[in-house]
Amino acid sequence: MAETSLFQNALKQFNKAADVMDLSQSMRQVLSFPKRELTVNFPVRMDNGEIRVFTGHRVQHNVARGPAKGGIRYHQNVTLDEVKALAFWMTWKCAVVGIPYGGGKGGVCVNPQELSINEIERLSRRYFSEIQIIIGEGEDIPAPDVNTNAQIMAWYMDTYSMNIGHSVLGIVTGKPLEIGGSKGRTEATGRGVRVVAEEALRYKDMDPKKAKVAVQGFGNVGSYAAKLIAEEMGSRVVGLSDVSGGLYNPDGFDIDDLMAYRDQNNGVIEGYPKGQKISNEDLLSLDVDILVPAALENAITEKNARNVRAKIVVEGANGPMTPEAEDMILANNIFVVPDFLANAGGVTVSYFEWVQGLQHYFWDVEDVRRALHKIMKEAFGSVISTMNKYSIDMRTAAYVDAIEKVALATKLRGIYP
Ligand SMILES: NC(=O)C1=CN([C@@H]2O[C@H](COP(=O)(O)OP(=O)(O)OC[C@H]3O[C@@H](n4cnc5c(N)ncnc54)[C@H](OP(=O)(O)O)[C@@H]3O)[C@@H](O)[C@H]2O)C=CC1
Ligand SMILES: O=C(O)CCC(=O)C(=O)O
Repeated sequence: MAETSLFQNALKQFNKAADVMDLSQSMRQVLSFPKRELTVNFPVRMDNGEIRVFTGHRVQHNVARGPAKGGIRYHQNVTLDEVKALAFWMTWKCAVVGIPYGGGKGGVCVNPQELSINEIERLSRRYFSEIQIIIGEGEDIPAPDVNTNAQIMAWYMDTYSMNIGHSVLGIVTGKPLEIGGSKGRTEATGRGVRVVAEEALRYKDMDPKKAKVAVQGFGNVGSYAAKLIAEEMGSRVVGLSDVSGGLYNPDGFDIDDLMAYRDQNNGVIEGYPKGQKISNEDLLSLDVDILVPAALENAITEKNARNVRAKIVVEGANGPMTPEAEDMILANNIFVVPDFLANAGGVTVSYFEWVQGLQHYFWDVEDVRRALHKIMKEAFGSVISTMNKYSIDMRTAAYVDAIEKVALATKLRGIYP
């Protein structure tokens, strides 16, 4: 059976909201197509002297509200369809939190675990040079995503700056602090997840101190979400997982200890002694108050949706739930805080980093955190109002809020569909 297209799934979500808003057919068309799709095939010299050709993509979905913005991922399953869906979600993410960007995303089809650090550097520099024809600090600003990090952003920034002839801080975000990164960017997506998790509990009249939480994925998003939910909200994180499998501890994990273990253990939590080993499927069905899928897309499908027992799902990952799975989840009265709202903290602090880079003036971490908290809380509140106004689910409400802004920008700029 053919794999369901992620982009088609994203369009289903969009059309559900467009129906609620009675959006014109012409505006639907304008907002459904990516503006630009670039595919590059490029050679990289391996450490053993062989040449391998890799395929990468950069998609700019919409730039009505500002330059395209979105991360770049390295993963063996990257496809153009996936990158289109991720760029599409970036448009709505930037709009729902009100930052002046459109949506973009990039990816290279590679398993970075199979490459040495020098091979990853050569691949990163070559890929960035190849996509440079559509990148610019006022055109399209990449950032980290799955399997990319501050070091890779530094190589991108250096490659672009060498090609242009001077340093350009605003060309990427998620850079190391020493070369124009922002304080608070590394934790930002997890911090945003923590803010909306608390707001969701408050909305549901539940006490954060009594809440039990499970988090799928222990990378950038999952680990910081778990840490901040435990440390700042006082909730108990009882279940965690990564690609190696899951762990359960009814007393709650010490997240700093687990992060330190992961960092000394080839990046995986497998073998951590203070928890019972469970599978990733077991993790999704734990009896918890909040489940945070923070790994990859399509973690929750119609095959396992009925096993989810959490009262609230806060989507840390992009697209962790198929539309069919969501219908089942909503039918079971589970409250879903949708991905492009829940994980917007990362791009929000990326925006702060970009602004700081353009101004060459850098903020204290407290200012970053305060500004992020305010934006996430207000966006959550606005989407809740839309949800209640139309009696719709929260994802559809988030689309309605975001589509209104992008459609208005499109009209103001002179397209009248
Ligand atoms: N980084 C950011 O700022 C943002 C990221 N996102 C989204 O959040 C998600 C995670 O991204 P990020 O944390 O950056 O990526 P990372 O690469 O840092 O982490 C991904 C994590 O998911 C784990 N994982 C991969 N496959 C599975 C699986 N099948 N089951 C369980 N765990 C798995 C990985 O395990 P292992 O390491 O063992 O392979 C790793 O712990 C993605 O959907 C991304 O697009 C959204 C907004 C911003
Ligand atoms: O920080 C950014 O610009 C975007 C991060 C990202 O790729 C995402 O939010 O999915």
